Amino acid sequence: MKNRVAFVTGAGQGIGEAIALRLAKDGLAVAVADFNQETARQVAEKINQQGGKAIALKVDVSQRDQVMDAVEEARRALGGFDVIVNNAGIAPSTPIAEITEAVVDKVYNVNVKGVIWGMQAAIKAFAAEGHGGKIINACSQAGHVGNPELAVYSSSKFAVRGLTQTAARDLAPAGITVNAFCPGIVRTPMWEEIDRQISEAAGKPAGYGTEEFAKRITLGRLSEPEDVAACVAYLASPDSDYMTGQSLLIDGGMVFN
Ligand SMILES: NC(=O)C1=CN([C@@H]2O[C@H](COP(=O)(O)OP(=O)(O)OC[C@H]3O[C@@H](n4cnc5c(N)ncnc54)[C@H](O)[C@@H]3O)[C@@H](O)[C@H]2O)C=CC1
Ligand SMILES: CC(=O)C(C)=O
Repeated sequence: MKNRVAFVTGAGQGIGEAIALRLAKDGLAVAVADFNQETARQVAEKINQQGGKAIALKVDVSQRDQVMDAVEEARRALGGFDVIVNNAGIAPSTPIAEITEAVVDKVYNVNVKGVIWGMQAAIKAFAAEGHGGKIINACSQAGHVGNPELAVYSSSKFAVRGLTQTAARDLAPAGITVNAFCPGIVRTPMWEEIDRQISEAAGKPAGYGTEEFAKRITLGRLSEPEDVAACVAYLASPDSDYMTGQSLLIDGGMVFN
């Protein structure tokens, strides 16, 4: 039987890497897409060495043409198109009084426009294959509650939640479901940098930011990228066929709403 095909952005490290590895383990052929060509290549190589099927693609998700071209290349190279995971994101610290136009543009170009371009590319690819599919967007607990020092990032994730709900309604007639995953603190290079910035701003040693956030986690531990990948694996599987428009909180209870 033909493999289902997934395209994962920001898959060169962190959560995206874990998602790519997990979907490959679940039998999907995976396009490992990242701004960083070298890390994307390494992840694709790991999947192929483990007996899966993967290709690496260099793409800047903020550039619409690059996203459209990369998705089309993946569809042709892997022989189909079933799932897109719009995972790439950036999270610079942005205290309100220090927000610049440049940082707003940078964050929104990746976190918001990147999701819109990914959804558009997926719609085209699903149509070319003559069936619906699954769109999965990276949101965050920060898309449910405003996070201190992260106004631009947090608002971009609120936007992702809105886009996910709206796209779910628009695309249901085409057989496309649209959902998002909303982690809390995940042990990745992104979180390490946020911790460093929070700790530095408070005049405390590295690790302080993590301790402060971790106090609010019901399950009493930070999440690992694999915890998030397990949720995404469900959203990518037929088990979630009746779910759409949802932004699933998987943060172990930092936010309940
Ligand atoms: N780490 C955390 O605590 C949380 C992360 N998230 C979200 O999960 C997603 C993944 O986060 P992490 O793995 O932690 O981040 P990370 O910073 O560790 O990895 C992000 C990956 O995206 C790639 N990337 C960045 N800009 C790109 C662009 N313009 N085009 C293509 N690729 C690009 C990077 O090269 C990197 O490989 C993000 O959307 C983030 O906002 C959500 C909640 C918590
Ligand atoms: C970076 C992020 O989305 C967090 C800490 O929820």
